[in-house]
Amino acid sequence: MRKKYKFQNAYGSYEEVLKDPEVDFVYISLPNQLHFEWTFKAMEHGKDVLCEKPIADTAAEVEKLIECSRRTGRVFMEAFHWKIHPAAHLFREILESGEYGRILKTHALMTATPALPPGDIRWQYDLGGGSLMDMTYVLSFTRFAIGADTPEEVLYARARASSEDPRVDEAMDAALRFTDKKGKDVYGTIYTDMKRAWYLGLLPRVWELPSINVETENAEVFFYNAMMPHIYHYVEVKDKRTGKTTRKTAYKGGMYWGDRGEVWWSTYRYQLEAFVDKLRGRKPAYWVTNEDSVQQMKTIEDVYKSSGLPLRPGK
Ligand SMILES: NC(=O)C1=CN([C@@H]2O[C@H](COP(=O)(O)OP(=O)(O)OC[C@H]3O[C@@H](n4cnc5c(N)ncnc54)[C@H](OP(=O)(O)O)[C@@H]3O)[C@@H](O)[C@H]2O)C=CC1
Ligand SMILES: O=C1OC[C@@H](O)[C@H](O)[C@H]1O
Repeated sequence: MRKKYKFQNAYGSYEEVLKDPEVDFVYISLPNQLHFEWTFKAMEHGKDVLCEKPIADTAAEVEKLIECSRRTGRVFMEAFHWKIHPAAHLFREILESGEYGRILKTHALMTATPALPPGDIRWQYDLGGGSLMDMTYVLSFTRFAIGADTPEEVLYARARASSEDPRVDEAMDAALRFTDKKGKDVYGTIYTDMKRAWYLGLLPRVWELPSINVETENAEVFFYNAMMPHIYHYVEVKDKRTGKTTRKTAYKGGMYWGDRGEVWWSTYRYQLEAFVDKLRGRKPAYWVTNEDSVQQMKTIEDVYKSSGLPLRPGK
């Protein structure tokens, strides 16, 4: 394997990676249930960590990671790569410009069509599976758009349970009430589905990319393909007052990256640049804070609790 892929080193276990003094930081892309354990162990071994989403199974686990980070002096970040891309910043700039009034409601969705294959980690409760866990981007889009930490309440959360395991949400449909920075109500609906029905039973909905629509007082703002904007995206603004529709894109630059970046940089490249900047003591253009990860995880918990499904087991 090492020779085939020309890796400098290969290891027999994750422990061995952590014990190698040559390793500065690790990227963790294990099943969700293992994120907490290995992020914790990595920091204990003096490594900084970039870990996939969701960073843990519960908010309490994220709090423990924060405590570990403070004690060890190591950094960890939840890999919400989409937030670090200039397209996300364009979206935010439009919403925060004040030109379209305040946000009234949002709708975010992420679906899998064709369905995720049987046996996939996302179907396994003990590994932190479930559509809301995997497609947690929808809550991330919503919280980012509104600029809110956690919802005031979950108005409803309806899970469609997997036929294999009633604890696993094959799909989740929920409505949440947030308050904006001025204390006004904003309503957010989300939909996740790991087994999305085909259009008219005939066509996989390949066009249904993870996206968010925001209704403000004066406009509808639609961010298409918010999760992987480097492949294709647009931010469309339909002005309710004039009936005019405009579309914008951003593959580089913007309010956080300025002159830095290339149009071909993926969300992952932007993420890595920010991460390495942080490790080298430079100010990252954008950073997913640990506190934000706690709020994100609390929001996931709120939705699960309201749906009647159990929280994922954690470590
Ligand atoms: N940012 C992004 O774009 C993406 C993020 N993700 C995230 O990455 C994580 C992993 O997803 P994905 O790569 O699709 O998962 P896979 O099932 O493809 O890979 C999981 C990996 O974890 C290892 N592993 C260790 N312990 C276990 C265990 N008990 N059961 C199963 N696998 C184990 C597997 O090892 P082995 O090979 O030895 O079996 C494998 O390398 C998830 O948190 C997911 O949310 C996933 C896809 C895209
Ligand atoms: O993070 C992710 O990004 C790509 C998706 O297809 C996947 O299910 C998810 O884990």
